[in-house]
Amino acid sequence: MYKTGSEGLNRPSLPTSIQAMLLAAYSVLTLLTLIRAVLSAQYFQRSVDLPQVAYDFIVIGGGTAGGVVGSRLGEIRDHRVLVIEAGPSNQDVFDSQVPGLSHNIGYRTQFDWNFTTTPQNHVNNTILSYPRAMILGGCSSHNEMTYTRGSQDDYDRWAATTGDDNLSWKNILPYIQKVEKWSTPNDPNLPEDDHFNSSVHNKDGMIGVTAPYFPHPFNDLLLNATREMNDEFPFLLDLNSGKPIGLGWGQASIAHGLRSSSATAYLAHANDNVHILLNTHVTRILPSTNQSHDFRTVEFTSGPEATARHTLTAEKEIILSGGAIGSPQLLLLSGIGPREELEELGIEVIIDNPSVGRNFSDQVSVPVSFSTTLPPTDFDQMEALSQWKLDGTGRLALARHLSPIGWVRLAATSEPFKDGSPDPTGGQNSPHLEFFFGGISSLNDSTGIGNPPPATKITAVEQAGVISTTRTENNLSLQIDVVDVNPVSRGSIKLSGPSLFDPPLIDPALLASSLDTAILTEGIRSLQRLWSSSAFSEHISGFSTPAPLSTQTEDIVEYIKHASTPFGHGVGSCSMAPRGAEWGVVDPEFKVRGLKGLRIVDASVIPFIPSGHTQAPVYAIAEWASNVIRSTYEGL
Ligand SMILES: Cc1cc2nc3c(=O)[nH]c(=O)nc-3n(C[C@H](O)[C@H](O)[C@H](O)COP(=O)(O)OP(=O)(O)OC[C@H]3O[C@@H](n4cnc5c(N)ncnc54)[C@H](O)[C@@H]3O)c2cc1C
Repeated sequence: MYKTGSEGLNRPSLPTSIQAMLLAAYSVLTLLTLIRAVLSAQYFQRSVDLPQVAYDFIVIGGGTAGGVVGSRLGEIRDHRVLVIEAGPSNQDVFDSQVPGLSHNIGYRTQFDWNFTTTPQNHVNNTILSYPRAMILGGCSSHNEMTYTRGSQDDYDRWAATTGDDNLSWKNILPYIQKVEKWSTPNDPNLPEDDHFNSSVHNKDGMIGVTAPYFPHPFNDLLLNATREMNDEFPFLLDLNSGKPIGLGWGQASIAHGLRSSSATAYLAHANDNVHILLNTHVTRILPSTNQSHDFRTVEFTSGPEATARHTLTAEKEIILSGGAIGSPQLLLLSGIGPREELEELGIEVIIDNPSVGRNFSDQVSVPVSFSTTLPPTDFDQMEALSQWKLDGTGRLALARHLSPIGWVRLAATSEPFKDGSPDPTGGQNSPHLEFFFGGISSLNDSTGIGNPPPATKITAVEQAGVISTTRTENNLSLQIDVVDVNPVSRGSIKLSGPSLFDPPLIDPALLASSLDTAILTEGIRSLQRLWSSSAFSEHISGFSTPAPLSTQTEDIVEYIKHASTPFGHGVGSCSMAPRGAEWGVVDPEFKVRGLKGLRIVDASVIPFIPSGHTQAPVYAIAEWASNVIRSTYEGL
């Protein structure tokens, strides 16, 4: 951990009285810190260590949403709250603290569930990895920290679909704000002026958010291009204003050079009536009495090898926060889901609900690279680590190599909509596409330039070029993910067997709708137009990946069909529906349809994927849901 104190500074000595005052203040502070530690949430490695068996609320999954709900419910001192997390604590995982090291834990590690998709029919039958965190804080402890609220249309569409105006942009905004604690970047040489609009941010919330950046000529060229091609690429001062269209600066869940997550910002500050049980897998949710639909009992175990199963019953409620994969998986294992599917696996059907695990959607990302003469963004990791340890600045204090992000809304007259296809977004304030600028490097991604990936098994991480295998000197390329942020395709989460340890069948149904392919094709064309601006034309030329791709539409489509990957923003698999609806999994109070005692709060309840990255919307709805749950019990 870097030090922030003034050790080693050669200062003149202070008068004794002042020294005594400082010493007294220091002692009081130390005492307060100690009291705070004693009164904070308590962490347990094994269930046998729990000091009690009676809990009012049991939260399944100490992830992004679960961390918020657990700590907010614990603000009522009388509430005894237990958060059960399959993974270990984030506290000893160094790579989860250093923003620039997130790739070390995000993919195929002990902190990942190591899921894969089913063969993707429209992506050459490819099986892709589908990372999901298994660590306290969930994906907020291992993700890439990009912080985007989505567009106001996303929330308004959600409110209209569920018939609950509480979810509209205007009503959810206070909860979005409640999450956020705007923080100034550590490095005084990188002022954030003109990088965000302070009037749309809050300084008093929980999750640290900044607009950290790395000075690079690409930034200025991009700003020049926004002036030159303002119609297609307007400058976007703040991507969190509710209308994310244009090119501007990224924002990240980073404060003072450290990752800010639901584990660091919420759970670590929760009251001592919040108990956190780590390394524990919930295997099923059970009725608390025979033949009842009152689901307040959890069955759990210490891991795949353990045979023993234990149970605990919540006196008030269970809140399922297992994420877009884990939550439908647990419902299905508990007999809540499509009858035929459950019966095939020999699972007793308790509630026949065909919506469980359906409506799953994820954004589709296509990695593309362009030859460039701009300087590389590569850096010396060891030097950067020393810098970070010294004062929390430098390249490892940043989540990304290039700081801007682009969002493009296609015109209604553009190619994808010429056949009359309806607009898949929530409205005029929403983009169809994101340009996620990666970096500039001479490291080839492992797809190999001009070398198509094998059609059978390839991981998203390899496809996206995160793992680099070969170095081609003098062949610098600018790497970008072109992302279809409002996909039409809908997939599913199903079980492959009756146990939690049978890997779930994750099918994002990438490109099942041809409109998604058409939007991505237009996205690549749009990027080509950006590079043809006079700002960029000298610096960026044709594709380096895919190569030797011509600019023919059919070649681009072919490339999309073999390079697409899920963007890691899955939602909708336990979708919210209006009260009393015949479809959907939860109602607007997050209660599971047909049951008592069980709510779901996480990405799985979001019916339409937000136009951006998903952590900020998940935090916001977890804040709102905590309010809904608390108001049920406050005053009783
Ligand atoms: C690699 C990666 C990078 C990403 N980058 C970004 C980004 O830069 N910006 C952004 O906004 N979004 C990003 N996302 C997406 C975003 O982080 C997630 O959408 C969001 O955090 C999901 O929150 P959640 O609460 O729904 O689920 P999670 O945060 O995944 O929490 C679910 C928790 O439940 C636990 N759990 C599940 N099942 C069980 C069980 N049976 N028993 C016990 N515990 C269980 C899990 O271990 C996990 O901790 C990224 C996602 C990934 C995978």
